[in-house]
Amino acid sequence: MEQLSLFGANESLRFPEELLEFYPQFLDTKQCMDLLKVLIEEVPWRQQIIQMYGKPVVTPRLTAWYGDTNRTYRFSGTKFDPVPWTDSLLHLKKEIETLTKLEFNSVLLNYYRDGNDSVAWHADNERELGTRPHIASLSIGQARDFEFRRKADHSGKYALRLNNGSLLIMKGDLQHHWEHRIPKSKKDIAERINMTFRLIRE
Ligand SMILES: O=C(O)CCC(=O)C(=O)O
Ligand SMILES: [Fe+2]
Repeated sequence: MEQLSLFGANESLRFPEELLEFYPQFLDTKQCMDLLKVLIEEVPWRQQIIQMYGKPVVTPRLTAWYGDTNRTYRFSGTKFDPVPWTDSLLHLKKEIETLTKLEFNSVLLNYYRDGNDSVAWHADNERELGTRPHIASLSIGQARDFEFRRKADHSGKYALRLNNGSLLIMKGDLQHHWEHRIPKSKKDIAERINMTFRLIRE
C-alpha cells in the first residue's frame, strides 16, 4: 500500500518522519460510509469525565473502548473497562496488523460530532502502553487536522489532515517528545470517528 510524504518539503526536514507512517486510503469511501453509520448507531458512546492538569473536565467528544476483556486502560486519569470486540472491529484490527506487522489488543474510539468536538494537547504515554508505544489511528468521516508540537518547544506546530479512510501509525519516540491534538473548528463540519488501536502490555 502506498505511503505519502507527510509534510511539505521544508517542514519534512524538521519533523522526524520516521516516527509516523501514513496510508491515506486504507479504507475506500464505501467501506467508510458503511462503517461510520454502523458505529454511530451501535457503539455504546459515553461522554467521560477526565482529569486535565488535575481538574475534572467533561471530554468534548464521545468515546468507547473495545478490547480483550482482561485489560483495563487509563486515559488522562480515567479508567476504561473494555467492551468485547465486535466482528467488524476485530476484522479491522487484523487487517491493520497484517499491513503493519504490529500487534494490538484494544481500540479507543473517539466520536467527534461536529467542529466543537476536539481532543486537547496530550501524548499517549500511559504506563500500560510501555516505553515506545505503537498506535494505529484510523479515521473515517469528516477530515480533521491532526496537530503535533514538541513537548519542549511550543512555538511551532505541524498539521496533518486525517482524511476519510486514512491510517496513521505513530511509533518510536513520538509519545516521548511530541504532543498531538485535534483542534476545534469554527466551520460547519460533519461527524468523524477515529479509532486508535493500541497494545496494552500489562
Ligand atoms: O482523533 C484523533 O485523530 C486522535 C485521537 C487521539 O489522539 C487519542 O485517542 O489519543
Ligand atoms: Fe492521542
